[in-house]
Amino acid sequence: MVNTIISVQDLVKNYGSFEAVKGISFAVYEGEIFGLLGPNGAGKSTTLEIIETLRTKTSGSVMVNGFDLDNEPHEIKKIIGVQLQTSGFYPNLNLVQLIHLFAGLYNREIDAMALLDSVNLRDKAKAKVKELSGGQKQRFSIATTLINDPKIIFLDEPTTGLDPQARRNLWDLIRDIRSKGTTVIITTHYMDEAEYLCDRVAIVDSGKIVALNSPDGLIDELVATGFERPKEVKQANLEDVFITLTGKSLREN
Ligand SMILES: Nc1ncnc2c1ncn2[C@@H]1O[C@H](COP(=O)(O)OP(=O)(O)OP(=O)(O)O)[C@@H](O)[C@H]1O
Repeated sequence: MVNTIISVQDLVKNYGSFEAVKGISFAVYEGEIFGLLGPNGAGKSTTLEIIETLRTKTSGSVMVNGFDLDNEPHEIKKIIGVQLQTSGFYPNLNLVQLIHLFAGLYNREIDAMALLDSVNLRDKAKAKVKELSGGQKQRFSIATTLINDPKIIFLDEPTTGLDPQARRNLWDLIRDIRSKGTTVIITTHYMDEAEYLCDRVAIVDSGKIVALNSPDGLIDELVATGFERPKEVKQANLEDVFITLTGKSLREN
């Protein structure tokens, strides 16, 4: 039995006369990794930020865990974790101090070292965010989404700019978070990321959902139309070469 944890109906967002989101509807199931996939400017971040209560909508309805966005945004805030851009972290605090700061805002007790352990950053506990590598920064910002023990976390392009090892490591981390029962919504414009991570994806283009299914289901739908991919002549690609030569382990530590 699938439970719907987020339901979006006819969501519209206009910026002045520009329609960024043009009446989209979708449901996210409890415990899944749901992807919003689309090119730059498709409206992914706008949609996410509306659900996160951080941006106003023009019209439509949004329900999160049974709470109506219009009436109970504070209840929604309590059960979600939102990934902040790492540039937004207070610069003079180290990682442990930042975690305690956030925990205080949420009125929560937290074992900061255990949280850092869960994202493989224990040895950076005393470091400041600016001293971290790109992958470490992303892992830290994902850790901060978990501080209030949320039912749902939102990740906006979490692997942009990372090397292949760091991306795969982050994918494992995201799957690990989901395996503990947390629902994950992710935006990405990387197809391999969506294919590897997402149970279902909505493909968004110019403010509309043009397809919604599991990655496999979407591929089957395309093949059923008679689409045929030009035959791959090689048994590996350049990323396989790179990963085989440089290994799968993280380099940044
Ligand atoms: N505050 C704003 N004022 C006016 N237009 C905006 C504003 N925020 C976003 N837009 C426009 O709305 C459209 C959708 O933007 P959005 O950031 O949601 O896209 P996106 O799919 O997340 O793209 P990206 O992959 O580049 O992050 C874009 O054309 C963008 O220029």
